[in-house]
Amino acid sequence: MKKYFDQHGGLILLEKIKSNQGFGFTIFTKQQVEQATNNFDNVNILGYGGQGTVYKGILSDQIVAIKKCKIVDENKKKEFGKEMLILSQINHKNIVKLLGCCLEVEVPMLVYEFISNGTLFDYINNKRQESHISLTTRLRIAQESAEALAYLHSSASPPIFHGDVKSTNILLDQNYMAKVSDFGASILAPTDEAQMVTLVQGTCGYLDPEYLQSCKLTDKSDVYSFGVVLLELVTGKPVIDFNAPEEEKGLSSRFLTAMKEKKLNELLDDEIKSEDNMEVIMEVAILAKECLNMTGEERPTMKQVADELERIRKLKQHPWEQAYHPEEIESLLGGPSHHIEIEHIGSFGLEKKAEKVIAVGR
Ligand SMILES: Nc1ncnc2c1ncn2[C@@H]1O[C@H](COP(=O)(O)OP(=O)(O)OP(=O)(O)O)[C@@H](O)[C@H]1O
Repeated sequence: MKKYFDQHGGLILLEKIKSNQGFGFTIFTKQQVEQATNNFDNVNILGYGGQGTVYKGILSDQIVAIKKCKIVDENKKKEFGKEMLILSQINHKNIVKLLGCCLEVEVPMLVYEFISNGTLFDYINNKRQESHISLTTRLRIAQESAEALAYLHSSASPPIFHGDVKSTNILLDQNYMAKVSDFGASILAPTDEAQMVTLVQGTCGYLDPEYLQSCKLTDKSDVYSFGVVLLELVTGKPVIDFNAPEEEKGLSSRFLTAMKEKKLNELLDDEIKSEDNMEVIMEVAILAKECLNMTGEERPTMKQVADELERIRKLKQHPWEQAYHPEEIESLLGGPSHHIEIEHIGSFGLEKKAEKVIAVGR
């Protein structure tokens, strides 16, 4: 047990915790986590992920979620303590708090705060039998998640790229507030070429096409995946539809085609599809399109996405500040009476976003 503890860099971590009272991070013993989960009893399983199983447990009177991974990358073993140090300092209201870890086992276990209302995926897909989810709620969850990712990219030191942004990694607390989870795939931003990541992680349907080619994870890879989450929020559709023809399997390509053909209306979730919502949905769609840009550099930053979502939420609250006329939006979404072309000038990264709407044949 001591062998594993040392191997995972337990000593540096322990020293840091001792020297920094109120650090809020605990190294749990194997016995403690076994007790907490009743020896990893199956009844305590919260869910399965690509890397392992998550158990519910009680540790020091607090309900926790314990992630027990299947394997650990040999090269990363020594780094584990160091990585824990960085991740343990992440403190944001929309990020699941890492409370501690257990190092006395071959594959270290992670202990997170327990988040009670399941995942955004389940919520959108109504797995929890909740009634209708309003556009207002969806926008709030989107903005909270975007803020969390922007924090990881710009305020964490060193910057952290999540690497596996998806609706099952956005948990919801008792007030349905978003909590971004699962830093399993996250990789601390490389400081030099040698540290560049060569292993492609992430989830099919959310993966940045540029990352697939270069194997280099960047902040913009998270932006791409977040764009797919925005699509899930407005369409309520699965990210991959295995029964669909080849070119329509992925939600992102279906969406981009629908935008081009001005048939977005057909893709939207019936639950939010009302005349009052159309303008706001269109704004979200335009933002999602920016996030899904094939070239990473041209995608907005997560901070810009979060700010844009804040602006869109305000637009929803104060609809008189309309940017488009309702008939124009109707047309853009596939309405019968008008023909509209959208010319998209500039991009978030370089210039200020500018949308030009040209009405044709009116
Ligand atoms: N902190 C938590 N509180 C409550 N439930 C959690 C918590 N973390 C994870 N879970 C549950 O455990 C499941 C598996 O989580 P995990 O992060 O391992 O998997 P994933 O994100 O679906 O997949 P992958 O690890 O491949 O990205 C989640 O879908 C969720 O239901």
